Amino acid sequence: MESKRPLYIADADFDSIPETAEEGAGREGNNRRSGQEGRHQTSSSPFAALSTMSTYDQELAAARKAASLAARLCQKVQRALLQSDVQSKSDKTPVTVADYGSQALVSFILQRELPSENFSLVAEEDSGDLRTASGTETLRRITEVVNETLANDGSYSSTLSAEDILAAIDSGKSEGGPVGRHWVLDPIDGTKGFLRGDQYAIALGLLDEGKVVLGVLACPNLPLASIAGKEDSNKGVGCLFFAKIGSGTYMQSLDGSSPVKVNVSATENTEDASFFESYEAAHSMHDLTSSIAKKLGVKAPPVRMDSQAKYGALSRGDGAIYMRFPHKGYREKIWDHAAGCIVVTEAGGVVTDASGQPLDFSKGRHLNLDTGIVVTNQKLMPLLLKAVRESLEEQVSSL
Ligand SMILES: Nc1ncnc2c1ncn2[C@@H]1O[C@H](COP(=O)(O)O)[C@@H](O)[C@H]1OP(=O)(O)O
Ligand SMILES: [Mg+2]
Ligand SMILES: [Mg+2]
Ligand SMILES: [Mg+2]
Repeated sequence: MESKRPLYIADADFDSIPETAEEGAGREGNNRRSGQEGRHQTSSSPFAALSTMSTYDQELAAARKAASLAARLCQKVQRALLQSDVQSKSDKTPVTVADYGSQALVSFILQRELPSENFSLVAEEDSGDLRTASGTETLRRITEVVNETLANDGSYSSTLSAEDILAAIDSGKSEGGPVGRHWVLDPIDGTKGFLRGDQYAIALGLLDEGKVVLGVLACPNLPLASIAGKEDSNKGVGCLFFAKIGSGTYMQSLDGSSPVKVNVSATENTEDASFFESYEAAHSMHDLTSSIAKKLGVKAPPVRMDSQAKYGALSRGDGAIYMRFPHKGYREKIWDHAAGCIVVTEAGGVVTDASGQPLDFSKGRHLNLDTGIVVTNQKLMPLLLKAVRESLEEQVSSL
């Protein structure tokens, strides 16, 4: 099973990629940032030592390739799903095939591109159901779609057996933690969006000693151009966002256009700041976010979108705030935020829990969070956290 040249060669220095800012990357209002001053790796950067020792270029190239191919697989399954009749739309099998197929493909590609005895993957799915008698047909379909995707790409001469698929999926059982390197994968983030034909993402990050050091977000239904103020935001070939610690965030189309550097909105005015939240009311408390937005004086209605595509859209300034407040009892998983978090922070944004603490990805498969997650630029974060605090206090006192 010899490997051919990968889809993406390692970019030794992303800062040398010319910024073609007018292409693709949208900005909220006219507040474009002039650059990324002060955030790039310098001798005083806390990450300087880490970055010098290992720049993660090979890992990033492998992650971009894996997420891009997984996106192709998901696009194919989603197209078939949306063309199917109503009865098969209520059947959950297509999303299952895409979820497992995406995880198997990413796991296979990472292991082929970066052979290592210590491969560790923290991923959402496991093969339990596929190993039962009722999973046999689904496993056959997954094997078929993974092999079709690999054959169409042509980089590998391998054909995977059903057993290879099960093994690739089960490589994702790692518990992660603060020591060593761990890949973190959500093979389809935003399952509900995938089923509706709306936004979803393939989200892949790498933890090194408990910190997210790179992230890739493939968003097959997110247009390359800004969606700010647009009604229909589901067009085009889709976007790939990628970020490496100390090197900024870049975006390209999923069919491989040149990457452009992106920055979060620089707005300092909360009235101009539109905000993202989950489409699904069951995933985040819309009444709470509405109260916070009101305190901030936000004029625009919320932009409701599924998946970590919200982090991608925010990283290029399509909106300035993302708020996520799951209902009581929900435990956040690291694969739902690792890639999105570095994509936003490398674009100049800030991601914290509701009390202003950074997210800690070193605690295993879950995040230990205080109430919710908020994302915005550095200027707006203190105002956002104040409004969050006040709204949460009001919520408690009204009980
Ligand atoms: N009850 C829930 N509350 C909050 N988030 C949930 C809940 N159930 C699933 N999720 C996960 O929340 C994320 C979707 O958030 P959003 O609403 O912003 O798209 C997904 O990771 C989804 O999982 P999945 O990866 O299986 O789709
Ligand atoms: Mg998810
Ligand atoms: Mg998922
Ligand atoms: Mg799920």
